[in-house]
Amino acid sequence: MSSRKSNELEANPAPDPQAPITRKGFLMSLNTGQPLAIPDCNVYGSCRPVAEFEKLNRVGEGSYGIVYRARDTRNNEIVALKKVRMDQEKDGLPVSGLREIMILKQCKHENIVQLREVVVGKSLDSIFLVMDFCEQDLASVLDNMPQPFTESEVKCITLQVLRALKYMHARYIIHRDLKVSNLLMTDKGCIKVADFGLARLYCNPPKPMTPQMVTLWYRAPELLLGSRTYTAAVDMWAFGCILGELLIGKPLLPGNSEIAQLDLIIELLGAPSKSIWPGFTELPALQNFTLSQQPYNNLKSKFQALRPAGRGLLNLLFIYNPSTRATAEECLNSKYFVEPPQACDPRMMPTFPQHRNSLTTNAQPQPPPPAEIPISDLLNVFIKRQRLD
Ligand SMILES: Nc1ncnc2c1ncn2[C@@H]1O[C@H](COP(=O)(O)OP(=O)(O)OP(=O)(O)O)[C@@H](O)[C@H]1O
Repeated sequence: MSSRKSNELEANPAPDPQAPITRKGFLMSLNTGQPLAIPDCNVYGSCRPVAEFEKLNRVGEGSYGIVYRARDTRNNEIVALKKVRMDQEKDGLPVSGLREIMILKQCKHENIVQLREVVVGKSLDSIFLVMDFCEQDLASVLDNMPQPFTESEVKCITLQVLRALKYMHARYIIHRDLKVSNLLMTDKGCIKVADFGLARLYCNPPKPMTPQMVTLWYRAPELLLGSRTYTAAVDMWAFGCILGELLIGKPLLPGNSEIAQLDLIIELLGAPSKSIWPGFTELPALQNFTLSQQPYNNLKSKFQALRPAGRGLLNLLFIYNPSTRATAEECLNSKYFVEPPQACDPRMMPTFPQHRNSLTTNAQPQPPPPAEIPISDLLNVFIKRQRLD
């Protein structure tokens, strides 16, 4: 049971439908920098209050928000409710929350978690993302499995992730935080890429972006070496780490510092050089590290049971030079997915929902119809105040 303090959903008083609601004190005027008074609810459109959702249980907590399993009292549907963390913010939504909302609004794909709507807490100082609920994430599935996935299960998962990546990359969206805990799975074995808090749009040719992205174990060498002009290839490296992790049932490159991460990469793949990675010697952070000169590619001994097509795919994903690393589309056409064993039917995927969904119901009185504020108005004000990188 969570404390009342953390329980925004329970703490929200039901709004009085008769009262003209003027919500003040959070949005800031772009002209004056003063808090912006929000006009009466009927002037604005469609953001529902979070009080309309009944919290069932907490399913996850990450660096940027707490995620609840909740019931939408309007239609009884079970949804995921992600509370955007506001701790450090003095004047508006945190950039991660904004990015997640803006990018998820653009994505409609079976293998990307769907943002249904954004709802607000009682004084607009808390924002919640309402998403389709997925019964589990791959990190907890992996933690609870007695043995690694079979190869046909791995293919089933990775094909779905690749379809999501192909869709995102075609729209110039880089996820920048792909890892097993950000891959959700429904009870029908459908994989959904989640957590777009670090995602952003990129352009061609790439413009500078911050290199301190992506959880260390999944971080591409160009990021570890400080490149600021990276591309969707960083997601493909992370995807390679995920493929390896699914095959061996444990993290492939679990470094505990940037140099340890680079060492593990070199131990597995051999040292990079100017000849295989043009521009490598100019990477900004290279001078901070003394890289091992281990010359051998050890993928074959690490993945002994894997046939050549599988190893070939991993090798393409672990190409040091980001501009020649495999794209999602190229991976989808890989022989690996054609040769047996074929990908299994998603409905045959193993599931362990009991690990996350201990049902603690907190039935709340049904709230009256919501005060409505459209997401576009919230965003317009916030967006202009935020530096997006
Ligand atoms: N739509 C969803 N359905 C079910 N569970 C979810 C959903 N979205 C997120 N979760 C759970 O909540 C956890 C944290 O969510 P998320 O990764 O979006 O938060 P975060 O704060 O951005 O995390 P991180 O620290 O990884 O950046 C996930 O690992 C997952 O277990």
